[in-house]
Amino acid sequence: MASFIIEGGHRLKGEIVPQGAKNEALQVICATLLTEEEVVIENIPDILDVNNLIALLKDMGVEVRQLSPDTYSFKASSIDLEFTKTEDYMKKIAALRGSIMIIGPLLARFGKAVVPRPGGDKIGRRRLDTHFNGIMKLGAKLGFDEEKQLFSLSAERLRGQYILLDEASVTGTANLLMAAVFAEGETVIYNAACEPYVEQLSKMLVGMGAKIEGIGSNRLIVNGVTRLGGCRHRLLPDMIEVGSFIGMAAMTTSEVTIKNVSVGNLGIIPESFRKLGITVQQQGDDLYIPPQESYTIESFIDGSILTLADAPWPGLTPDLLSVMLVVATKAEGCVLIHQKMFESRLFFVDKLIDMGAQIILCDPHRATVIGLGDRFRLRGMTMTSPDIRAGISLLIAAMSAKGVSTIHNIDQIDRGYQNIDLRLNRLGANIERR
Ligand SMILES: CC(=O)N[C@H]1[C@@H](OP(=O)(O)OP(=O)(O)OC[C@H]2O[C@@H](n3ccc(=O)[nH]c3=O)[C@H](O)[C@@H]2O)O[C@H](CO)[C@@H](O)[C@@H]1O
Ligand SMILES: C=C(OP(=O)(O)O)C(=O)O
Repeated sequence: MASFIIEGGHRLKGEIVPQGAKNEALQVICATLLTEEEVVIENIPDILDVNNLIALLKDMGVEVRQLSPDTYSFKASSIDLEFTKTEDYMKKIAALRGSIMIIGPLLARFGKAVVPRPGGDKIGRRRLDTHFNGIMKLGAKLGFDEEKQLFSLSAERLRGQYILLDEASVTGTANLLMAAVFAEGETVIYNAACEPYVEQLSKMLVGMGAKIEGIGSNRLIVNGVTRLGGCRHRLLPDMIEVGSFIGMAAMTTSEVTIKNVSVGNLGIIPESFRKLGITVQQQGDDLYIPPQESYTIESFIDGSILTLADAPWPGLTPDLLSVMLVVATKAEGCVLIHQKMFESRLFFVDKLIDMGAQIILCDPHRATVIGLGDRFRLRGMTMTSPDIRAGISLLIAAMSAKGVSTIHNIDQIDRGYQNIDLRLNRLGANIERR
């Protein structure tokens, strides 16, 4: 498996354009299965997770054409459901989490779907109850083959229902929404996830002919239709990549402009970095991060130590807490990072501690970071990337460190960040892929 060799201490300077959003891409690519007509999607990132999903759809019989480097046409006029019984299908589903979102469309259009446990980050338990409970409420039968660890769903017809989700699951909401578009009558999905990813999916489905109200809220109302047509859709910039670049700029004392970020869709992300003391200036739809020799973590109004915690959208996304944690190691002051959703996402702090950072892992969900300001610089090290966001965070740490670092298992970074070495080297980083 490939590695990055990083020479730390180089400042970055210039402009960077964020890729299209990974998590939106995974949803809307699955949604192309809902119609036999052509769907064109623009701004698709060239990353492992997305390429694996596209390859899976091709194997299922979807005609896929790459119209330009980031624009693809999908035509799911004939689907080979036999393929979903093969070992190859099982292996490909297991490569990424987003693949779970093919069950909603398959069930809606063909009345059946099988899926093994999906892959994705190993960041703790990631149950699928929200998906299956919702889909069963619409009238599907669920089977589970213990030996093969295979879920199967079937339904003669789906019927609209009131569904109150037990948690605002992102992929769960997307799956239910796609299952509900053909369900007879009205489906209400309450406590729906309302990340921009889901909003974008809803808009695309409406563009295809679906009837959805409450878009962008946590109460989605779907009125079933009998067919969907083609459409053209453009992905938003990847807000997690935008956040990663903010953190990277601050940590490496760099001057970076992040272009065309779609500020209105970043929610609380810029403000959360500002709480760490980082200057984030909005210039039109760009974010300008000036070079900052030092930055100081704010306290709460009553003087107590700041906590950054994830919460369902519009709260702070859990996918940026690892980056924020790394960035805090170089700040002046103290912060408690509380990763509520995932229970194994903070273990990578061991590597930062070895690099010299002052962090106390209080329990699997909470870490206290004591920022050392410019009194200490992390030292380069050899490490392995456990998951996508820990991976980018370790890359940021290595870029700011004294000396050379090696990060193994960079597939984890390539899952979600397009040509990250080349794009950062263009700004002045020194990252070699080996
Ligand atoms: C492909 C994709 O889109 N992946 C994203 C999606 O994963 P995914 O859709 O798999 O994550 P879910 O939203 O289902 O949540 C994952 C886990 O978080 C916990 N949970 C979830 C919601 C909640 O309000 N409280 C709570 O505790 C649950 O234990 C759940 O199992 O959403 C996650 C949460 O934003 C992100 O980290 C992932 O990047
Ligand atoms: C957890 C993530 O991805 P996935 O859900 O695909 O594992 C992520 O993007 O941070």
